[in-house]
Amino acid sequence: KRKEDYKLRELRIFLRDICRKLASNRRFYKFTKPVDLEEVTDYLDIIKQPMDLETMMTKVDMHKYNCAKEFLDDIDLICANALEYNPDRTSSDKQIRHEACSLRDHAHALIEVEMDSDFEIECQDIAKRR
Ligand SMILES: COC(=O)[C@H](Cc1ccco1)c1ccncc1
Repeated sequence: KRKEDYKLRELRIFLRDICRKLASNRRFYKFTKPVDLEEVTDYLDIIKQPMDLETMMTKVDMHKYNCAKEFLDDIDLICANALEYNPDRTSSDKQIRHEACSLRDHAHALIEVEMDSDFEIECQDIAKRR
């Protein structure tokens, strides 16, 4: 195990905790599991890269994230997908767009507060080399 492998293990522990906090917030329950493609039959016609918090937890475990920015890129994808698939001025579309923006802002704020900025810079340097 190289020194940087210990840093990435610390990153995974940190990201699992962030993911758990977001997934346990009832405001974000629509984003906790993949959109049901049997229920929403046109979803993949519109959304080319589905994403959700359970999938992100699996990606943490599979060492898919080498820095917090890569994790936040998937959070931003969850939000962008919700805005794209639910664009109408109906109250239900407005509600999920508000929840998506709230998820995005909460995730960025949580990481900003809880993550040491030097640690993220070290992780981004590892990410570049891989
Ligand atoms: C991230 O979740 C979504 O984009 C689905 C799309 C969807 C439309 C119909 C069933 O599901 C959603 C779920 C609940 N309320 C609004 C939209």
